[in-house]
Order: sequence, then C-alpha cells, then structure tokens
Amino acid sequence: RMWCSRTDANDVIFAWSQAFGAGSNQDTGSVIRGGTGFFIRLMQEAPATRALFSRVNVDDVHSPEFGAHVLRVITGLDLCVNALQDYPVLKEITSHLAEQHARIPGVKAEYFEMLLNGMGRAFPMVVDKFNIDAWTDCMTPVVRAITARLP
Ligand code: HEM
Repeated sequence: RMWCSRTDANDVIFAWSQAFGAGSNQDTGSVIRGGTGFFIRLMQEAPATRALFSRVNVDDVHSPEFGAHVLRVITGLDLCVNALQDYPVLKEITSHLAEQHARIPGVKAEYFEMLLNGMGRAFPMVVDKFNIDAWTDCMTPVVRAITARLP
C-alpha cells in the first residue's frame, strides 16, 4: 500500500487537529506562531535553508510576510493530513506541492524530513496520547510524494 492505514490516518487527523486545529483553527495568529517555531528549528538544524526564505522576509520571522509564508505551508500540510483517507485527493495535493517545490533551487528532500520530524518531537507536548508510529507511517509517504523529484 502506498499510503497509511485508515486507523493510523485517523490518529494523525486527530493529533493534527489538537496541534493546529480546534481552537487554534479559529485563531490564525496561533497557527502562525506554532508553525514559525518549526521553521526556526529547521533553520537552526539546517542553516542553509535560511537563504531560501529571503523573499518572504526571513530576517524578521515575526513579520507579516514570513507569517504568511508559514501559513501557506501549514495550510498545505493541513490539506495533506485531511486527505489521508482519500488517496486520489492526497495524490493530487502532494503532486501539486511537489511541482511548487521542484522549481525552487536549493530545496532538498531532507529539509522536509527535518520539518516533519520536528513536529513529531513537539506534538507529544500538545497532543493527548500522541501516536508517533501513526505519524511516521502517514507522513513518510506524504513527504516522499512531495519530494520525489527533489535532490
Ligand atoms: C510538507 C511541508 C511543506 C509544505 C506543505 C509546503 C508548502 C508550501 C506552499 C503551499 C508554498 C507556497 C507555494 C506558492 O504559493 O507558490 C511553499 C513555498 C515555499 N516552500 Fe514549502 N512547504 C513545505 C516544506 C518546505 C520545506 C521543508 C522547504 C525548504 C526548506 C520549503 C521551501 C519553500 C520555499 C523556498 C517556498 C517559496 C517561498 C517564497 O514565497 O519565496 N518548503 N511551500
């Protein structure tokens, strides 16, 4: 099977809604704050990524420009997570995201793994009974699909 099981998907959809939805869903600011944290972590782990975000004002990660970028990413991930049980839709979304990143020089597959691993490490603090195995089983194929054509 290419994607994760429905049971795992169910756990991930629930975890995601606790981390980025229900409550914070109503509040774009908190989604941006949470998402920005993961980008700050990513840029610490892989400093080369910083230059990729110069167009979105990475010099001030609390600027509206960087916030809007973070929101685009989290919204893209939200689409993926909520399509985990609809394989044809998931395929469409991930291949569109793959296209959007394939044309940006310097973007590497390993950066996606780092970003998603950062979430896996943080979610136990904000999600009840976080199922890390379900997260890994569901998000690994998503990352693989988005980064298929990246170095
Ligand atoms: C699964 C995780 C990710 C999702 C869902 C995602 C989603 C998106 C979306 C929706 C856009 C806007 C595309 C557009 O409007 O044309 C974008 C732009 C971009 N993404 Fe990602 N992204 C992810 C991870 C990453 C990672 C790990 C990197 C590199 C470290 C990255 C680098 C970029 C860059 C450089 C842009 C263009 C920024 C600009 O506007 O100048 N993304 N991403």
